Amino acid sequence: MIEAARIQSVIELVDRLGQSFSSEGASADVLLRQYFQSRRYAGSKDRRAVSRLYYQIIRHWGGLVQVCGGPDARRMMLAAIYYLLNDEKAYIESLFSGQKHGPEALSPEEQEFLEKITAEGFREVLYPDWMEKSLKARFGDELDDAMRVFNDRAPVGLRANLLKGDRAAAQQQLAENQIETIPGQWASTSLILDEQIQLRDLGVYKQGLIEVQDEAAQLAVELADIQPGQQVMDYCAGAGGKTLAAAAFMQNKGQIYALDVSKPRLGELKPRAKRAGAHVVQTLLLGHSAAKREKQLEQHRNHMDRVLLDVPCSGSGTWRRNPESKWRLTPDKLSDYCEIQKELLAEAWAFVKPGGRLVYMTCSIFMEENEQQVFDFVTSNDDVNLLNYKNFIKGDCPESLSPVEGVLQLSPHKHNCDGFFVAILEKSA
Ligand SMILES: C[S@@+](CC[C@H](N)C(=O)[O-])C[C@H]1O[C@@H](n2cnc3c(N)ncnc32)[C@H](O)[C@@H]1O
Repeated sequence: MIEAARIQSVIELVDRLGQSFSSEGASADVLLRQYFQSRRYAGSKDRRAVSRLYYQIIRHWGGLVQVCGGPDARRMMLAAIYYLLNDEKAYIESLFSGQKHGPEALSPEEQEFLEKITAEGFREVLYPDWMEKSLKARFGDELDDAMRVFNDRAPVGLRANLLKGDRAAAQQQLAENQIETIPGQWASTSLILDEQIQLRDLGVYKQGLIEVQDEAAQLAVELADIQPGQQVMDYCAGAGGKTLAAAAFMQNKGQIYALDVSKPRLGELKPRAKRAGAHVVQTLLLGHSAAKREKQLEQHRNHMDRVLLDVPCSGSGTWRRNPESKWRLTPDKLSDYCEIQKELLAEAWAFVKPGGRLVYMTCSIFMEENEQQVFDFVTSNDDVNLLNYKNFIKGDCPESLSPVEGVLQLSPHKHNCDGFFVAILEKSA
């Protein structure tokens, strides 16, 4: 594809994404995949170039929309080439010349817009205005620095599967495939890979020695201090990222129940568990009604040594990997998440046995979803004790960004992993 054709592709994608934002439609990566599925002629270099610019625009969505006076894909592209790629206006005009496969020629209004924009006219918008108060509460004076790091690309986190070998063995096998990794600083199973690489065809992946998982998620499971032989429940298991990390600590002894309301997600867990050699996983599709769940889970009440509760959340801690979710989140959606988190916390607590623990976690940086939920729960139940995460750290101890003693809040700008929250709650014996 010629350069102008790549630019036209990004314009089309940005246009679709803008529409998708207003219609609650498909995510940026789904749109990208669909786009190239119907354009098989595009080579891997074209796909990479288009994807890079598309994501660069998503990261700077707020500032571009502001300078363009709205989400107009062609104007946003003009502004992106000028402000983000630092190209000259004459070069931009040559791209928008109406040549075959490239963008149509500039209209008089677009020409005027391009002429008027100046280097000083662009204001970086790091987050939607309505988030200011919450983000300030979390990051204080470091807010802008933290948010700039959220605009960077995230490294790839890998988890060495202890059921198949240790971290050194995984690192060695990756090195034999010319893939260099470094051990993560916080989680004992973590390896960090600096760039996106296709791992699925590698023997080390197919044999189950590694899984893709951010270091923060690995640390959260490590803090649950799960032992072989225990009864464990992963209440919002999804495709089982945490379930499999937990099964590895269990050394295939005991039982882990992976629960979720999503059949497709739980369906993904089965082949993953097989590849990982995890034999202690039982999946259970939860019903939506309280009565159905009561019946399904009756025998597990007060039985679990550990309950992992990785609740649905804003995903604000993963903005490096999902930059669009920052612009899609609204105050109403955030408050819906808080509502369901509250319900799930109360519900899942019923399965913890006296002396057992529930580990509440989110990939969020908002106190509303994190400290506030835990605070409300601890103060309204008298059988809950908050344990300090520092008691369960095996390696280097990350300093928490939370003002609340004992809970862990991670953030990319301090810890080079996802923004993640962990609170360990023990049931009175
Ligand atoms: C943050 S994701 C879990 C990710 C998963 N633990 C992992 O490591 O891959 C939250 C999950 O909660 C599930 N969920 C949503 N509402 C639920 C409910 N009422 N009960 C149980 N699970 C629910 C969603 O289907 C989703 O898979």
